[in-house]
Amino acid sequence: MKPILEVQNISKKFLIQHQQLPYLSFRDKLSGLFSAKEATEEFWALRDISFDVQPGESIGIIGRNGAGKSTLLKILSRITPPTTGRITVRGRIASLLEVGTGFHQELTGRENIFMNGSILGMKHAEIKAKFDEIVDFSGTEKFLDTPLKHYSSGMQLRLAFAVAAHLEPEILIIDEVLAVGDAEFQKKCIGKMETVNKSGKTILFVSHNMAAVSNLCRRAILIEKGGLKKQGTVSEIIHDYQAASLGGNTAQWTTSAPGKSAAYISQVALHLQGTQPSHTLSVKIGIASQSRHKDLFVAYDISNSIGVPVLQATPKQQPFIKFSETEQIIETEIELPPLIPDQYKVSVWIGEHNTETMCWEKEIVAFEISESPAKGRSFPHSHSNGFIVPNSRIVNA
Ligand SMILES: Nc1ncnc2c1ncn2[C@@H]1O[C@H](COP(=O)(O)OP(=O)(O)OP(=O)(O)O)[C@@H](O)[C@H]1O
Repeated sequence: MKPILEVQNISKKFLIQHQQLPYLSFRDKLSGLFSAKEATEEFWALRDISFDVQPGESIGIIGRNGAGKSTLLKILSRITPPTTGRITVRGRIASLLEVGTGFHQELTGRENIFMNGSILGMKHAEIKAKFDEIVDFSGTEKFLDTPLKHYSSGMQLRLAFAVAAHLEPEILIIDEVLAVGDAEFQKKCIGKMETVNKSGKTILFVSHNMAAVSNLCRRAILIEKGGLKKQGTVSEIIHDYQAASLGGNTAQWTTSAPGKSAAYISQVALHLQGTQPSHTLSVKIGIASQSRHKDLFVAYDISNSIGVPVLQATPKQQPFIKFSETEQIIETEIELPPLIPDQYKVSVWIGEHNTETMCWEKEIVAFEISESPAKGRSFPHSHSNGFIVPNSRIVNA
């Protein structure tokens, strides 16, 4: 099968203007004898990016701020041309980049739905058939005949996502924008993207929320300083990204799932200390919420590289915290048993009164055990069964 998207040696150069201002007195300025000199600097936001996307794949594009992810998506969506390189697209693309892109502020929600559909190459009747579903998903029914300029950014996002996801593009390109929506809508969007992907459509997804990327995507591409650092399975690329972020077994990033009522995790930091067989994992999470909660509980699930649950850590204090501020940091130390070498992923559950789930972020951060706890003993770890190698001794020798 031919790739639905072929990206060949894409580079993008921007020209950045700098003003070189000599020191000018007020009189100099008035006399106009001297003026600021303009210097132009070339900046390569992307360099020599090549990859193929097969029909039906869902690909995560990850990288630090300023790595070039949005520029790449803009080029793929034909919003901006590459400086050099070639793209071959074999399907209709719908993209959701910065909120508002592709929407007309003076037109109403209804008019924008039809305009976007026709830009996607759909007939009026086709758009009409999807119209109710779009309106229903976006929850903007009341404002359908209001010009878009009066919508909040969250409402614009809802409508834009609904249009992009329901108008049956062959390729759906989504940038970080989902962060604008509340937690409930984000979940709904991820669910919709999964459905779109399952129906055979291709998805390219940029996000800093690793839990969302690993839930949705099988494959990922790591962009670093404008170059394609690596492509591979989503778990492999997330692991590399984390390792590159802070080095070694420390990982940290800010998640982007601000919710209105439920709590969300605003930041995660993880550090692995000690040597085999006694490692301690320190996990620091920031919990943010716009409403007051008390008696919060937290639990950490640790699974291995293929997603098999290995451990659950439930710190003891009860009630756990009385939550009254907008953001609270919780630090937990987990004494790990002697685990076999692998890459482990940590999921975080936060609940109120120990029963109601407030937040459940899957595989939000990862760490790696590289040394075998069975070192010096007879079995190499590759022959071991199970995940834990407990201390054991022969007592009658
Ligand atoms: N129009 C432009 N003119 C000049 N420089 C630009 C322009 N657009 C983007 N850049 C630069 O190109 C680089 C890549 O930007 P881009 O927005 O693609 O990064 P990103 O990986 O999407 O970052 P983030 O995760 O913060 O959204 C940045 O250094 C940015 O400042």
